Amino acid sequence: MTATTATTITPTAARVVDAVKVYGSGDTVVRALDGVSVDFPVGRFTAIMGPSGSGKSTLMHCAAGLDTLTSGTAHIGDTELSSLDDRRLTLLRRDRVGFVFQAFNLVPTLTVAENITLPLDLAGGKGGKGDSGDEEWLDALIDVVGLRDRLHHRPSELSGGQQQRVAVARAFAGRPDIVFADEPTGNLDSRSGEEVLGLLGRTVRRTARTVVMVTHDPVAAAHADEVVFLADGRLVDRMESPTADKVLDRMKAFEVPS
Ligand SMILES: Nc1ncnc2c1ncn2[C@@H]1O[C@H](COP(=O)(O)OP(=O)(O)OP(=O)(O)O)[C@@H](O)[C@H]1O
Repeated sequence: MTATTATTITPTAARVVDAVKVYGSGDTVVRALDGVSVDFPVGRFTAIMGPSGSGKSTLMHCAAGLDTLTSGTAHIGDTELSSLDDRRLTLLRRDRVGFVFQAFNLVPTLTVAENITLPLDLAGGKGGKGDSGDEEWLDALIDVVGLRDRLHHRPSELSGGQQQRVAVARAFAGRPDIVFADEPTGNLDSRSGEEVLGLLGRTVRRTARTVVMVTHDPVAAAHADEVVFLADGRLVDRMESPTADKVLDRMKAFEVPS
């Protein structure tokens, strides 16, 4: 059906609607997501917070097309992920989504520059990208992440914070619609963590990209434009312009024994 409506829709980089994810069966069944609807607007940095086991990673994995929902829908831009076969889903993840994980996942034998451009090199001539437009983008990105003087080093010659900055640059290299970051500062000391978080925020602001970050850390969440809170697989709150204290207070409410 192609009926048009007059409704103006705020552009979203990704969203899930009525998302349910059930693991296991019988006595061991877990409803990791229990009817979550949330959108991640274009050009925003959103943090997902909640107690351990509340469904943060599951939400991120399903929103990013790394895992499938039991029911409900997940969308990247206007593309509904369950409508794609495996090949098209792989291409969508490669061309439109970037990832930053807790472990930096850099290739040790490649230089910083080679690690950053790896997704583009793997994609080869993927149509519209991989051309000179990328040169300017990559050049700007290298400045944003502050790695110009390290481009020919190997990952082992860098600090943890620098390695994660390379991973951030790599995630943005293909100009994805959205970057998902899963505990990106989990392996870093607080100073390096601050650098990487500042970098994520700057990249969102300077390049109008979208970032969704799962974190346990209220200080990390305070770098986001908005925090969404999960509890028991449900979306229970959203907070604009978070501060670490406000996020911590909100998290404390989850600790009250039921
Ligand atoms: N592959 C799986 N098989 C079975 N249960 C799973 C699986 N993955 C997650 N779960 C369960 O789903 C629930 C939500 O898990 P999830 O990892 O999304 O939570 P989380 O909020 O990211 O937790 P944490 O903060 O501890 O990483 C938990 O009860 C978890 O045990």
